[in-house]
Amino acid sequence: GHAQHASWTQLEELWHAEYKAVERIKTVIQPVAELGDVLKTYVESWEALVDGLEPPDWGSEDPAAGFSLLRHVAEGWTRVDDALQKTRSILHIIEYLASRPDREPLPNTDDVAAASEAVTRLAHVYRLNTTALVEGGRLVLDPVTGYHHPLSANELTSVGLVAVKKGFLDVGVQFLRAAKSRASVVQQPRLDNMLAAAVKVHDHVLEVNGPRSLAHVTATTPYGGPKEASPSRVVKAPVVLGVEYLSRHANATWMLERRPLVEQVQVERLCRGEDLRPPRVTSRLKCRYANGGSPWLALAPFKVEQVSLDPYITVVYEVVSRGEAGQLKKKMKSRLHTPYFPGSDSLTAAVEGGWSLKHTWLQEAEAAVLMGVGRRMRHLLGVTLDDAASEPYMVADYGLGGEYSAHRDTHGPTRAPPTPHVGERLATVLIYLQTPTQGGRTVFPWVGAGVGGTAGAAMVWWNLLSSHEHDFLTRHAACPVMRGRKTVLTKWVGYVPQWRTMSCSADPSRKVMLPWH
Ligand SMILES: O=C(O)CCC(=O)C(=O)O
Ligand SMILES: [Fe+2]
Repeated sequence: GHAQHASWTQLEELWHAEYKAVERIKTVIQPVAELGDVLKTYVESWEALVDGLEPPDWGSEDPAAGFSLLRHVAEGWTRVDDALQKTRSILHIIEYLASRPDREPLPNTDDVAAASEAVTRLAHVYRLNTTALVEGGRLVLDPVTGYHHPLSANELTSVGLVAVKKGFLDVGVQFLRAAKSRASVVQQPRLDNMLAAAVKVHDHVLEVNGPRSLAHVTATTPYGGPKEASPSRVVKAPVVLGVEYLSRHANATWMLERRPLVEQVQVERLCRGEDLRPPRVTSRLKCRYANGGSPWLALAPFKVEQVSLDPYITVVYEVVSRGEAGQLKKKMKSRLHTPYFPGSDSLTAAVEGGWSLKHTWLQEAEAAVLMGVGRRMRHLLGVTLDDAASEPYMVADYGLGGEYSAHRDTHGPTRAPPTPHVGERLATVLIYLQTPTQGGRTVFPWVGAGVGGTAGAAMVWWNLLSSHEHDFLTRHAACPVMRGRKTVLTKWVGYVPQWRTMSCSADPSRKVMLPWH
C-alpha cells in the first residue's frame, strides 16, 4: 500500500498529534502505575490469606482466618477503591488514546521503509558527509542554526541495510560504518558481521559490474583489502545535451539501454547545482522586464529570466505573493492525497510520482488567489488558461526527501489522451509556493540546466513542436528535498484553446511558443 506520510504537511500533523498523545500519556502514567501497585498488593494479601487452599477448605471456622479476611477487605478495598476512582477520572484519556488509530492514519512499516529509502537517496545524490555521520550521526545540518538531529546506531543500521538492499552499496557501507562507531559494546559483533558482508558485496559488485549501473552504485575503489590494489581510473561520462540527444532518439538500443543511466547521472549532477552547458550557451541568456504586450502589465511588468533558449525555459519572478501562497497552502492542507491524474492511468501516475509527494487539484473558481495568478499569466503569456479551457491547478507538497523522477509533462501517444477541449499540454507553468533551503531543484537533464526555485516565482516552459510532437528536451525532474519544504503550484496550458492565436510555422521542428517570445 501507499505510505501515509508522504508530505511534510502530513508529517507536521503527525508532530502535533504525537505531542498531544504524549502529553496525555504523561497524565495517565502515575495513576495507572499506582493502580497496578495497589491491585498487586491486594492480590498478594488475598493469596497469603487463603494460603493455597481451594474453596471448600477455606479456614471458615478459624476465628483468626475470619479476622484476617475482614481486615484484608476492610483495609485493602479502601486503597483499591481509591485507586479505581482515580483511574475512573482518566478513563476518557485512555479512551482517547485507544481510539487514536481511528482518528488519524498512523505511520506503518511502509512509511519507515520509504523514509529509509529517501534518506538513502539523499545521501547518494548529495554526497553524504561521511565524517559527520560517523562522528555525530549527522545527516544534514541547518546552515543557519546549526541544528541537526543525530541518528542512533539502530536507525543508522536500518538505513544502511535498506541502502544495500536497494543497490546503493557505497551509502550502505557508510551508514553501517557510522552505526558501528555509535553502537554499544553489545551491538558491536552483529554490526561487524553486517559491515563485513556489506563490504564484501560492495567490492564484489565493483569488480564485476563497475561502479555504476541503473541498479547499483559503488564507491570508485574497493573498501576491503589493500587500497592500492585497484587504482581503477574513473572517467567522467561525457555529457549528452540538446541536438546530440535528439540525434540519438532514432537509436532504439541507446534509448533503451543507455538513456536511463545517462539521464539519471545528469539529473544528479544538476541536482548538486552544476550547470552542464558550456559558457558559449549560458552567456547568451538574458534577464529583462516583460509585459507580453499587455497594457494591463505595462506599468508593472514581470522580471523574466531566461534559463534556456532551446527549449525556451524562463523564470518569471513575483507571480504569487507570500500571502497568496499562504492562502493556497491552507486550502490544500486537508485535501492532499496520493497522486493521480485526471483522465490518465492512475497506476502509472502514482509510480511516477513515487511515495514522496502528495497533491490535490484546485479550480480557479475555488480560490480568488488562483484567479489573480491566472490573470497575470494570461496577460504575460497571451494564453487562455481558465477552468473551462485547461486542467485545474495542481498543488503538490513534497515529503521527506521528496522527489519526482525524470518525465515529460505531455501526454504523447503512450498515455491516455488529454480531454478534447483542452488538448495536449502546450506549456507548463510551475510556481514555487514554498522553496526548500537545500535540494529540491527542478532540473532538465537534456538541457543541462536546473533552477533552484524562488518562492513566488514561476518557471515557464513550452513542451510542443509545430508538428504537435512533444519536445523531448523538456524532460525534467524534481530533485530530492534535502532540507526544508517544497510546495509547488502547476498549471498546464492546453493546446486546443490557443491554436487559433498562435503563429504557425511551416517547419515542423519549430517549437511552439506564443508571440511575446
Ligand atoms: O516540482 C517540481 O520541481 C517539478 C514538478 C513536475 O515536474 C510536475 O509536477 O510535473
Ligand atoms: Fe513535470
